[in-house]
Amino acid sequence: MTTTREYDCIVIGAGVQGSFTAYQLTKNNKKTLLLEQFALPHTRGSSHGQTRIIRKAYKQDFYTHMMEESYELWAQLERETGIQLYRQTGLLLMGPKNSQNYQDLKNSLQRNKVPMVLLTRDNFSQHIPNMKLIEGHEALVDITAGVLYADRALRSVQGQFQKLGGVIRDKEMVTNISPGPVVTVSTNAGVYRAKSVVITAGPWANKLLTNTGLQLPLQVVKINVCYWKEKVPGLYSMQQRFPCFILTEGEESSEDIYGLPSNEYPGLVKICYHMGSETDPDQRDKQTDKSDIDILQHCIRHCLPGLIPEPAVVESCMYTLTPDRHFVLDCHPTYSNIVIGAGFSGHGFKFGPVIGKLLSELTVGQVPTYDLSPFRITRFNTKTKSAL
Ligand SMILES: Cc1cc2nc3c(=O)[nH]c(=O)nc-3n(C[C@H](O)[C@H](O)[C@H](O)COP(=O)(O)OP(=O)(O)OC[C@H]3O[C@@H](n4cnc5c(N)ncnc54)[C@H](O)[C@@H]3O)c2cc1C
Ligand SMILES: O=C(O)[C@@H]1CCCC=N1
Repeated sequence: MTTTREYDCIVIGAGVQGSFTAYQLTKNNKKTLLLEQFALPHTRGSSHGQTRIIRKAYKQDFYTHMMEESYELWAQLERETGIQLYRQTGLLLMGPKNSQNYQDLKNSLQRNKVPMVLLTRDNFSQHIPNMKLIEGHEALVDITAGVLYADRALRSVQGQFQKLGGVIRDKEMVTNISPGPVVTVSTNAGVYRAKSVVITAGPWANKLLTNTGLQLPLQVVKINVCYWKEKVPGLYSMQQRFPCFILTEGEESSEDIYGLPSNEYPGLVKICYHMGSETDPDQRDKQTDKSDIDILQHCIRHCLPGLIPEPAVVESCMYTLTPDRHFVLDCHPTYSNIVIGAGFSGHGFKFGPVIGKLLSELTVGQVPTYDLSPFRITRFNTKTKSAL
């Protein structure tokens, strides 16, 4: 049997963004190949694990607006597959009363009419038992927020892509991209050609972009994914109506702490620091910095008295950060048939369906549904050199 080598589109990287992009392209009747370096499913990138937070609570209106559609597209995928991907839990948002960051979030929710409840110090424990509000902090709940079942979502979208005729080739690492009117993509197993290529390589984006003469200002950091033991099993579970939460300590989101109700490991609650230390994605396990754990322990001792302040399980994941923490959704500055989705900065999963739609629109030359100026490459001071 001979392998087809000619495609309309090739998507490189089968994380959440590449998988949704490939799915959208096949929906647009494009003959699409999705290439992945590892055997699927894998835990070496940014999209693995069982859960992610979904929320509309953003300071910037453009994210809140994109999330309106993203919720609809998640529900559409649930209907297509008959698989539950989202569970509403609400998102508890806490921050210093006098911080601009917290007030901007609150104002954005009000301005965008996102259903929410403002909590007072007096009724806080009635709404959120087993949690303490820090002195000087305020709290609110974004009601529509909740948990996405991440690994299920990835399986579902990849399955739908294949059902529509899309081809996934895993264990194939892309080793070279030759730009041109027809792009040639070489892997460790073969050579493919396509009219357009989408690069959604997560932490490996810059390694691949080297082939195209472009480097983006991306910083890859390793996140320690910490799980904390409940003193009474189930105390912080969805069944007990414990919500997802974000605790903003200052003006920068890199000081945030976030958590989700116990789910994947019964009796353990996932609580992480929204920053980590720099790493090479191929050397992730050599990055052993655990200074974030001291910060998390301090928070757990003060705010979550029903948890043992010692991590019971620590797993790894990576963020690919841009300087402004906004995504990169754009065509390559020199080769317009190479589309880039990168720099999801630790908050991209919830947007997966809408990112897939936008990258597919850029690929087929349609006018994107949203104003993509916050996501353009020209906002950085990047230099390109010809890859030819
Ligand atoms: C601990 C943690 C918690 C998070 N929490 C949330 C949350 O609550 N809510 C939220 O919305 N977001 C969250 N995020 C962020 C979200 O998960 C990421 O933004 C998203 O998964 C990024 O997806 P991606 O497809 O860009 O990257 P990846 O998932 O890394 O996918 C890139 C893929 O490309 C492949 N690849 C790379 N190079 C090559 C090559 N040369 N050849 C072939 N394949 C290649 C990789 O193997 C990988 O599979 C979290 C992230 C982490 C790490
Ligand atoms: O994107 C999200 O909602 C989560 C929580 C805050 C930090 C990063 N990811």
